[in-house]
Amino acid sequence: MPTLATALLDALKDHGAKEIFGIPGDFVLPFFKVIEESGSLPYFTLSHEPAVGFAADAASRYRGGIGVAVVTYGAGAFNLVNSIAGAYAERSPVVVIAGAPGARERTSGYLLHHQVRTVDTQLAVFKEVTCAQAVLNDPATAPAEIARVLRSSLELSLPVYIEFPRDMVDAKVEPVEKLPQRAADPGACAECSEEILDRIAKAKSPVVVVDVEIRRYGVEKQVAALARKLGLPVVTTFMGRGLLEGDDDVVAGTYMGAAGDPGLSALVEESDLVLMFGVILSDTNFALSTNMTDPRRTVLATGREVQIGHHVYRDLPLADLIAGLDAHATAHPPRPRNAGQGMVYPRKLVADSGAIAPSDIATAINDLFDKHGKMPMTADIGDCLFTAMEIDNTALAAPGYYAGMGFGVPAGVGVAATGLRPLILVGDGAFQMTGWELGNCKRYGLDPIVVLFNNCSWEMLRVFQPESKFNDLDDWHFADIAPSIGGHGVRVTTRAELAAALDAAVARRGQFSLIEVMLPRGATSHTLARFVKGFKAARERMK
Ligand SMILES: Cc1ncc(Cc2c([C@H](C)O)sc(CCOP(=O)(O)OP(=O)(O)O)c2C)c(N)n1
Ligand SMILES: [Mg+2]
Repeated sequence: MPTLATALLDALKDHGAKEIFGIPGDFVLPFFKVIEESGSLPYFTLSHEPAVGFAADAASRYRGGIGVAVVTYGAGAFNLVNSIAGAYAERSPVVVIAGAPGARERTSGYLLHHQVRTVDTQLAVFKEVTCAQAVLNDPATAPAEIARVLRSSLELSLPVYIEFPRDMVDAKVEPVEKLPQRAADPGACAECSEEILDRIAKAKSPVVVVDVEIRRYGVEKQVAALARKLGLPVVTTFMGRGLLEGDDDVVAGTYMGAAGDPGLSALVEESDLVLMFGVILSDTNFALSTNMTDPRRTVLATGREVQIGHHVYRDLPLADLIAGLDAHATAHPPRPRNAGQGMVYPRKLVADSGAIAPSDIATAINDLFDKHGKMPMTADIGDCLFTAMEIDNTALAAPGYYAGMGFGVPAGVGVAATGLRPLILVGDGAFQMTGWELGNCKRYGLDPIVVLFNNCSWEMLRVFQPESKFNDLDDWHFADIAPSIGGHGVRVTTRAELAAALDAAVARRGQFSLIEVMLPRGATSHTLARFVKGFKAARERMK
């Protein structure tokens, strides 16, 4: 019989985990010992638990399976809460494994170190940011409990919580039996598919809008093939930026309402049927829109439900729906699009001695990708994320909805741990929070490229409240610090220096490259400028 620790590790692998991120502590040391000595899964320790969660989240997004975060009880687990909250909001299936006191400690009569209100406060807090929880305190039930929560994580594409008391690590248990995922009722799926196809046939200008769930449920290619078969144009949401990379024949660009390309916004807002596959109906996706929640013109397939008009099909997984639509659909030639209903991305940066503007960074990266091939990207919150909208459609992991800062660099370290080489976009404010995790790259031989937008400012706050002095940050000279934490750093102030630094970074392997781009306070990307203008107009309309 396996021990509970090895049965859990085998189950994680069985459910698609490929690596573990974590920070040990005394309540999880015995489990970490098994992680290290079993060699069952590669593991990466980082410096601060928020980064553990961001790295596991981003690795899960790029792998399309579960991410794993292992932390100690109390101080470690509570540090992790915000990044798991972000994973919940962004539908990332991260498995939290948190150490906990053993049975005898719980009844010792003492207040335990790391304990808060009660010994179970940690479980209570994680119930709010995970879809399923298990406490492994009984060898007889632990395997089934593990199977239950891991299936929930995959079916709902949401984080789950496993509490692992430290006196249970060597308990003998049965192996974990993986549970089959629950499919849709075939009749409901057929009826729903035919109803949608009937609406498409009657529509004059149907359009498909896609978002993160088509990646989480592994149906990107199937959605692109269905759009081609039905002759439908596809746009991604802000959160869904980077989806369907390479399917440029169907993807017109990213819908951003009043902040986006006017021709592309018209494609969605003037459509008489908007098919939303895997879309999170959030304010960041649609706050600058006017009619995206009108049930008469929308079909919304998300969270294992399909809403058509004013009625809902329940427990209908997205993958089953896409397969049903494909099975019932007959081919249709591409519907005509008006001129200009597609994004044009800036290229051919004038690499001169001129000062750099944020949108120049997008142009320089487009040129870099044309020269060396696209790179997977991560981005933090700030103008770097709006600038990313001006980079040709490339795989991207960013907190587009939850909008929590600190994601970009640890997420990039997580993506690098999966074996990819990411390009990380981050502002100086967000870098101050978690950028130092780059110091963990050296021992794992990771070499991400980091483009740091240094405007010495919380610029995204300044655009909404320019009168506030607290948005002024000091210049931390980040590039100078890079060598002391194992990387290469360069500060650039002209477009020519930027282009050269990007080329040099691509050629430099074996250590992270930090390109600190100096930007004037008050300068924003074209996209953020449009977003602010659209946001203010939308706020006026609501008065
Ligand atoms: C964890 C956290 N804290 C605070 C915020 C609020 C906030 C923003 C959003 C609105 O909530 S944007 C922003 C400033 C970002 O500064 P920087 O990284 O330098 O990027 P840029 O200068 O491009 O703005 C803050 C503080 C946040 N989103 N997440
Ligand atoms: Mg800034």
